[in-house]
Amino acid sequence: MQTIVFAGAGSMAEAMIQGWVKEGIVAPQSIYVMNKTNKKKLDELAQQFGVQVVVNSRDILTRADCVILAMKPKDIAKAMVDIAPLLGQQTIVLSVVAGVSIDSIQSVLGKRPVARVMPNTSATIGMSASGIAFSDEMTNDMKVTFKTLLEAIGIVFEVKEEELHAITALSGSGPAYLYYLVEAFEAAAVKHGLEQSTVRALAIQTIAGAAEMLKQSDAEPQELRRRVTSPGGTTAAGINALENHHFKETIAACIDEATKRSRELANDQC
Ligand SMILES: NC(=O)C1=CN([C@@H]2O[C@H](COP(=O)(O)OP(=O)(O)OC[C@H]3O[C@@H](n4cnc5c(N)ncnc54)[C@H](O)[C@@H]3O)[C@@H](O)[C@H]2O)C=CC1
Ligand SMILES: O=C(O)[C@@H]1CCC=N1
Repeated sequence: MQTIVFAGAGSMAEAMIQGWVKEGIVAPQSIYVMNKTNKKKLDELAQQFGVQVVVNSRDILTRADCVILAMKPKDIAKAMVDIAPLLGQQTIVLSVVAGVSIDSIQSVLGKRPVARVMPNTSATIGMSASGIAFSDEMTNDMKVTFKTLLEAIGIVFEVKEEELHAITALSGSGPAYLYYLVEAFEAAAVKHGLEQSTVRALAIQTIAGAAEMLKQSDAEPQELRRRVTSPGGTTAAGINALENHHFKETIAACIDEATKRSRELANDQC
């Protein structure tokens, strides 16, 4: 693709740009960025990655191969009305906006090919876990192109559009839950006299090591947990405390509420 325009260039756009440019998947000269506010961010992206700041949106949007909608859900309705008359006939739309359906995008931008992606910010280091759903207008070749773009920044699963709500709750928002877990580990462990920097390093390596074990081993999570848990030992005591504090119910509530919020965002746009 020769011309890719990010309409909305914040955290998620930055993560994708960084992944693509670092991996050499998209030439920075092919990437254009525009924002409603935060012009400073555009200059930073241009300086850091060599991407182009949009000066004349009419000119760029008309010849864009792909426009990536990457603004907050509250901003998408106005943004689409503004860009609709400027898009070229050939322009494909990719949206990373949580909860906004292909139907509502096509109702404003026309019945053109649309891909909805739910990546996460680990795209920055090529470790995104993404879901993608396509509109009926998308050809197989275009699907392959988009999957290749997404694979350059992590793993990607093609799913039904409806499934993106739960994917948003799980892996779109997921990095935040794990950062929150590290915050909680730190707050708890420093109380036992450890240096915060030591706790941070141990927590990160513990999470990374467990994630790698899950990837490399054939064993189920339950079996890996069993191997850590000596009868009457410390892990059993810790797990017992998690059970007493309704850990599984807490996680279920987290995923339920985030999924529900994704559906609400979809309904807000109708
Ligand atoms: N941050 C994350 O972890 C993830 C975010 N997303 C989705 O990505 C989208 C963007 O999120 P962030 O990057 O975190 O937001 P952000 O607030 O960092 O960036 C959004 C940018 O969009 C710009 N914008 C607003 N209205 C615009 C318009 N009419 N035209 C052009 N630009 C406009 C704003 O100026 C802002 O710089 C959201 O819809 C979110 O649901 C999806 C997956 C993960
Ligand atoms: O919080 C949000 O709405 C977005 C979607 C997934 C991650 N951040």
